[in-house]
Amino acid sequence: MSITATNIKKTFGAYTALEGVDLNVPAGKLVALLGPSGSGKTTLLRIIAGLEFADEGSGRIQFHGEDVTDVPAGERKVGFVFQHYALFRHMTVAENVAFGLNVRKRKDRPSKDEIGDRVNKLLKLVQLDNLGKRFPTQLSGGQRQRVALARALAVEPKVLLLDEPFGALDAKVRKELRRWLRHFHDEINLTTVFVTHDQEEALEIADEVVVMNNAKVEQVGTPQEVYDQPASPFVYNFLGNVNRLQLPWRGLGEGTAAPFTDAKIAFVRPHELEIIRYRVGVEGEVATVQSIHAAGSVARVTTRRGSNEFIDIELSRARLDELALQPDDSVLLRVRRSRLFAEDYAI
Ligand SMILES: Nc1ncnc2c1ncn2[C@@H]1O[C@H](COP(=O)(O)OP(=O)(O)OP(=O)(O)O)[C@@H](O)[C@H]1O
Repeated sequence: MSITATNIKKTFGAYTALEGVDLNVPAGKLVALLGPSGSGKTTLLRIIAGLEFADEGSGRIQFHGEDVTDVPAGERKVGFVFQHYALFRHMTVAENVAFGLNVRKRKDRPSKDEIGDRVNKLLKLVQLDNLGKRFPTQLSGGQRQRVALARALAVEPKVLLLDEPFGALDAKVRKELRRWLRHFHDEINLTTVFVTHDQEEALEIADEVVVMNNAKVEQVGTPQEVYDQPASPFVYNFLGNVNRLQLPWRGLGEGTAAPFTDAKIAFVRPHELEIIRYRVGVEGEVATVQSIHAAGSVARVTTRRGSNEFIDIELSRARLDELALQPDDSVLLRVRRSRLFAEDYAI
């Protein structure tokens, strides 16, 4: 089921949390809402869920073309998982998963056996079969989040909304669980939106990334698109390391049309620069090696151009060994790919 949000505005008193946001989540996709703290991700997710409402008369929410803007949360058929697993401590894992079914009105409630069957299937799906009789305190953080996911799925939602589902877990478990989520999503193919402020998480598992900043959507694209073709300096900075090159730089900025005619800056990722040893008559911008970081499979060389412009270059260890660079060596830098932005563009 697809999700469409159109022109969503949300103010809390004088504060604007969402400024006319549009969002389109194709059916069956896994979409990340990515942005810094306070950018409006959770508010947007809650509005999609029906736990919060957009400002009077502003936007609409549609599920598969059907307007659900005024439909209460309980009737939208969404599954919701929060950062802090809100499992019921006094209930077993199986009882937690069954909860949404057990509280249904008698006429809508499946039989005890049917509920038992469904719980078993779900526990299997989240790879927690055999743990149904345990209590939440007897589980690890990652296992608890998987119970929360099974519980959200028990009521057969049409969309799944996850708010920083792995936010409270340590880095290693987080990594494992996000891979698991991707795999899990491919199995069940339920339209899923998840909120994260972790770039790596969004880039690694989402089909599409919605980058948010200051109550607005900055860019929507596949992980590769938002990483390789950032639409703004904000996206460049937020999604990885970037050099801001002062112009003039040979080959950059020539023939650029307004509004970039006067103050402009080229944004270049460290791996989009090439570094070679200085040779007379060879094209490139002259710089001096400042420091070399060779730990890991990717090496980073920091260079200085002019008196105070520092430029980072990433290259393979093999290439670094080949160049045999030393601090204070003269080098030439060449740009493989860059984008120009006005210097005063607010980040
Ligand atoms: N109920 C509320 N009352 C007042 N302000 C609120 C309320 N809910 C959210 N806000 C404000 O709206 C802004 C956006 O909040 P939101 O939780 O959507 O951001 P976020 O991008 O999810 O951030 P985080 O990653 O920190 O959760 C924040 O500045 C927040 O303080």
